[in-house]
Order: sequence, then C-alpha cells, then structure tokens
Amino acid sequence: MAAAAAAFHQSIGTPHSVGHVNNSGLLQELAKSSVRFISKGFEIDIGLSKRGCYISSKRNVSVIRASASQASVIDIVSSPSHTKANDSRKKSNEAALILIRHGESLWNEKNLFTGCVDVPLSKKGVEEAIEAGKRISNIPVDMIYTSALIRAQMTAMLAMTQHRRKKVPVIMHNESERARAWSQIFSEDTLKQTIPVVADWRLNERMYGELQGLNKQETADRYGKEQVHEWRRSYDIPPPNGESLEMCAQRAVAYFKDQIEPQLLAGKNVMIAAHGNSLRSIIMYLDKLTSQEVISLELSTGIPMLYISKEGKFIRRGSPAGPAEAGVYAYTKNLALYRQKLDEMVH
Ligand SMILES: O=C(O)[C@@H](CO)OP(=O)(O)O
Repeated sequence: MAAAAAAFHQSIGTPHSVGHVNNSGLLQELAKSSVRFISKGFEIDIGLSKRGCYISSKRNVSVIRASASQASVIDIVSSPSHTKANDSRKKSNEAALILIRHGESLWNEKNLFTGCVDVPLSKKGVEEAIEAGKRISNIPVDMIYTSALIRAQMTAMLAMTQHRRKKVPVIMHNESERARAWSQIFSEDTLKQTIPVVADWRLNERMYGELQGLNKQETADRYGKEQVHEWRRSYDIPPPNGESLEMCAQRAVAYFKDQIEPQLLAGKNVMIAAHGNSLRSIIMYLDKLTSQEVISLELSTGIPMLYISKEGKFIRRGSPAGPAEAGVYAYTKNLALYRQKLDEMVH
C-alpha cells in the first residue's frame, strides 16, 4: 500500500512533504510498514509519529520525471505482467497525446468574448464532450491536464465517462500542504483504477482583456470588422489590456515543455483539455507552425486530436472519427494492442 502511495505521487510528480495526517485504521496499517524508499535521488519516508502517520518525500523534480512509471499501454489494461508488446513499447517510449478544445460554453452560445471568465458548458457543449469521449474511448489515457477553467474540466470529465477502461479521473490538489494531504488515496487497487487530473491556469484561454463579456458581433459593428479580426486572430497584437496569442503561447508552451512533455517522454499517455488559443499555441509548437500559419488555424469545440509522441517527435494522427473506426488503431501497433485488450476484457 505504501509503495502504491509513493508510486502515485511519483507518477504525477507531486512534491515534498505531504505533512501529518490523523490516525485511522488504514493509516495505522500504513504505519506498520514504516519504510524509506530511495530511488535515483528520490526519497520517501512513511511511518508513525506522535502526531499521527506521516508520509514525507524529498526529491529533485527532474529526477522524478525522468524515473516516472514506465507503464505501457498494455500494463494499463491488464496486470503488470510482461509481454513482448509492452517490452517493445518501453524501448520506444511511444505515447498517445490527445488534445481537446472544450465543448461549447454558455458564452460561446451567446457569442461573447470569454477569455479567462470561468463559464460552464452549454447543453450542446455537454453533448459535444460526451461525443468526444466516444471518439477516444479506445485510446489509453494515463494523465489528464486541464486548464483551471470549468469548461475544460467539465469536458475532460464528461469525455472520460465514455472511456472503455473505466478508470476514474481524480483532480490533484497540490495548492497547499493540507489540500495535498487531505486528498491522498491509500488503496493500491484504487490507485490503479485512477487517472490523475492536473489543472493549471497556464492552459487557460488567452486573457481577452477589456473585450471579456462583450458581444463579438456588436464589437465588430462598433470598432470595425478588421480591427476585431486583428484582436482575435493576429499573432502578436493583444486586445486592449489582454494577451496576444504570442503571450498566451509563452506560458502555455512553457507549461507543456516543462510539465507535460516529460510525461510523454516517459511513455505516459496524456490527454489535454483546454481552449482555442492555448491549444493553438501548443499545436504551433507540436507542428512547428510559423506565426503566419498559426493565425489561420481554427479549432472546433469538442473534437479530439491525436498525436503520437515518439523519440521526442510528435506525429499528428488527426481526429479519431469514432470508437468503431479501424484506422486510428492501426496508427501504431501499441494502440491496436490496447484496443484488442479492451475487447478481450469486455468479452
Ligand atoms: O472568446 C474567447 O475566449 C475565444 C474562444 O471562444 O474567442 P476567439 O474565437 O476570439 O478566440
């Protein structure tokens, strides 16, 4: 059990001491196995003190990321038994990357500039998110990243209700020591059935400044179509007191490189649920688009896009059309094997 807790925190790269928590039967159990784990500069102590059970860890973030679990596509479906397929995958460290722009929000529906205003999905957006989930229901997901905004989080959660593997997405709370300690899981079996969800503001929609809440059509009538198009689609011209796409890309791509890419390189399959402009920024990086090319890139709400990450390269695989589509599973041997395992589980 202790190993599972350690592995989970290791796999999501959560930091440092998680502090003291109160005794309980489970924690007493945990304390019996009081032990120190040391792995490649990563050290975890689990034990019992006067104040209760504790788990503390010291580590170097980059070391943890480098040593993050190498669970293969096949491991995710079945027990950690070794198969030829997962061995070959470990060597290649191939991973799936799914990008989803959130479903329609209540302000998309009203044609209002939204930016960082935290608006939920519309009914249509809920349906789009469920539909997106069906399209990716046979693709492995080990980690989910979303923005800090509810429309992206709703999309990720609704999409995962459709996944055939039926793992439970759980939002990580690392905002304080207490939040981290109070949201720990102490069952190895439950951990295996869990997908960590990391929410971060750096994946937010670009901040639209003084346009937030204004109607897009009325703004075009007032300031002229060209001016509004420039605010909406130029690369480096920000709307009044807001972020340009370039400014949004600086924080979104930095987050991708720093937090998400190491997970992919370690073989983790990742889904990102985010926004039109934070995803355009990330796609610009993945597809090596120029600032001229990215301005004509438009993303539909609720349509998942699949990339394969292999040896530090990103291969765009388009959008899976549906769970029954054969093509997408032929993109890589591992995706085909993952799907085969899911089929075997059901029958
Ligand atoms: O209003 C917004 O936040 C965005 C996305 O909906 O609009 P735009 O299409 O101008 O990028």
